[in-house]
Amino acid sequence: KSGFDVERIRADFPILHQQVNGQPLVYLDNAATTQKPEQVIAAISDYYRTDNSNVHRGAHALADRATVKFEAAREKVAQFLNAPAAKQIIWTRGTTESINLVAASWGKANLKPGDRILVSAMEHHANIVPWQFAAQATGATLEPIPVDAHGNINMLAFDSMLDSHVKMVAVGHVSNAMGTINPIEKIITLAHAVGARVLIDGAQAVSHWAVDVQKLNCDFYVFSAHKLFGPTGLGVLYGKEDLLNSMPPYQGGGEMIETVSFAGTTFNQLPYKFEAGTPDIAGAIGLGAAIDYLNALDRVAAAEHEQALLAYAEEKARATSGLTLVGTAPHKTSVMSFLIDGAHPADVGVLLDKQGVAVRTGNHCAQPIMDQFAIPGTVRASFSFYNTFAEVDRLFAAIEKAKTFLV
Ligand SMILES: Cc1ncc(COP(=O)(O)O)c(CN[C@@H]2CONC2=O)c1O
Repeated sequence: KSGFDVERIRADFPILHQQVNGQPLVYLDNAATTQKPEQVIAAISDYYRTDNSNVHRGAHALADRATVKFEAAREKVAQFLNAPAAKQIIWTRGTTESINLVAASWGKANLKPGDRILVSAMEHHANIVPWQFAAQATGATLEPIPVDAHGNINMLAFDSMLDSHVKMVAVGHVSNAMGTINPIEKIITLAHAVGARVLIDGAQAVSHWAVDVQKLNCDFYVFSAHKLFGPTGLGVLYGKEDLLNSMPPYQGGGEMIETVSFAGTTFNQLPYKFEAGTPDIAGAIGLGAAIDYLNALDRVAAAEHEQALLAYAEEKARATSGLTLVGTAPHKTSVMSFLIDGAHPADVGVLLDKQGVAVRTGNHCAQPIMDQFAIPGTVRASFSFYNTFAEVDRLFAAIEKAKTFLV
């Protein structure tokens, strides 16, 4: 049992206090999206209630207030990632767009036939398909780094794949399907040793612990606000300054230009070169409020509480007949994927939902690793610091009841 004051924390999250199908909601789908504290909800509604205006170049009080809040949010993200400067934080629509931006902009400017891109076999589709597009567009090739039956990257295989033709290594900090925490420090060191750049998909890592991009020395780090107790539709791309400056713009329009003429157009400086059009101002302010909320939290205690929930859940899983865990790496975040023998994951998910327990079922946008495991998908329970041991008990009571319908 952890000393983390979950009940006080839960009071900050209004959505948790509702009934679903006649039972108190047990929300265990945090890897899909996290819930939002009142402080984030208020920051977004207050912005629209009081400060809403378009940003930059504005010549009035609301525009100034909106711009100050918008850029303060960028500064908060820079501090959250320990980035050297806020101009290295690019706003996107989410992890998916952040990776598409790098694959399209850096990819097209730097990849040529014979070059190789490596991604792990357990990646989310957002960290596979954009690289397939870049490979198709440039003649480069995309190759999967093998993953073992526990859901660990095979580091010996990875090391043997590396040579001077490898130009990009793109891997998840944490697997969304299985919770595996990948050894990205080692991966970055090995990749840099052959001259490759490294993009780290941090979508499933940032909600669990502090990330230091300078210490990691990764070339790009990406995540979504909605994975970090912030709003959907907003993402972050961190990049090394020289790399971002060397990359061509991703989308054209206002904000990303210096001058436009039919004789030619010049582009804006970082970060605006990559931020065409009116940005998600409220979303950025909401993410800033989420980071403020996390900074006021004892994040080490929160992570210890999540790990205690995972250990408790996996202990109960191993004592549950007919249940098979999927993803048994030694180092995991609080994600527990499993199967009930003889039952399709989707059926299990429906039966859990009928009992007020929210989990995610299916391939979790990670079809290659599901194919490798020869399973149609999993039932995935994912815990955050606002979940409780009693909710783990509710999950397993619901599983036991579901089993009576399934076998
Ligand atoms: C590791 C990882 N990468 C990229 C993404 C894509 O993020 P956006 O959708 O915000 O662009 C996700 C989303 N996770 C999915 C979403 O639902 N369930 C999941 O596990 C993810 O977990």
